[in-house]
Amino acid sequence: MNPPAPIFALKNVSKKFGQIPSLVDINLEIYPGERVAFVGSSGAGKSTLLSLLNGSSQPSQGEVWILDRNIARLRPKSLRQVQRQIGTIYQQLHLVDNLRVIHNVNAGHLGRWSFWQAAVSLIYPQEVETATKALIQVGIPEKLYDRTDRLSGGQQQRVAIARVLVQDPVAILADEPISSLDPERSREIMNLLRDLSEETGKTLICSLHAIEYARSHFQRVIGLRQGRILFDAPAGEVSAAMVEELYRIEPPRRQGRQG
Ligand SMILES: Nc1ncnc2c1ncn2[C@@H]1O[C@H](COP(=O)(O)OP(=O)(O)OP(=O)(O)O)[C@@H](O)[C@H]1O
Repeated sequence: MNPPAPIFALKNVSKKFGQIPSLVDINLEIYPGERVAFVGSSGAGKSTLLSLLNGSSQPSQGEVWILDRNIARLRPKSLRQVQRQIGTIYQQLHLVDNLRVIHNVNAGHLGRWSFWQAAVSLIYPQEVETATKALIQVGIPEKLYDRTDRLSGGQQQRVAIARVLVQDPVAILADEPISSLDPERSREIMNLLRDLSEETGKTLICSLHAIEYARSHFQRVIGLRQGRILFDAPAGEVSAAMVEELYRIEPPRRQGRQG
């Protein structure tokens, strides 16, 4: 039997902002059902890598393949079709605070719905059953008609996850999903993401600062340092020495020669 095709394949990918390199010569394949954590210090390139994987940005060099399509070669309509298969939970969540939860969850349909269907749904909510099911999956079905800004941070994170679930993508990307949560809420959200990925078979890719969750909740950990892959290893093989090297602080460069 042939091995499954990767969902994501990056071939010699670099990304620059102006002259500053954010990612350098990245080669990477991620397969269906994998749970992968990107770790590394601030500015290592984790968010930039996620933005390449969901097609919201293009590499400066190299090729990004998503679901067997080279995204640089896609027309906008085909690119949108590919992007619909990739659900992203952003650090800032991007929820509309003054709308009821159901409308924020239904935003997961927007790639599929016509303008009119979306407009009607704001008055007569559509696909209530699908939204309820997603909220059951994330543990807050009773919040369906609550205003989103009345929810706690952890509950809002759950709404953002429910929105991705109704989108029904093949892969879920989450950028620092627990950065603003307390330790107990962090544990709940990490458990939820892991369990959803296990139950649905969806690929899960998270950028994380919490190395302990990368080890305990993911099968594979990719360490990024200064835009390069320092290691790409099964979670069980990530050693203390690898982590230390990942976060090592470079001594400041000397200005000119001394003495
Ligand atoms: N839109 C942008 N314009 C200019 N520079 C950018 C942009 N996005 C990212 N960068 C730069 O690219 C580098 C990598 O940033 P990135 O946000 O990917 O890192 P990160 O590992 O996600 O960091 P953090 O953990 O703080 O979110 C940084 O030097 C950053 O300043």
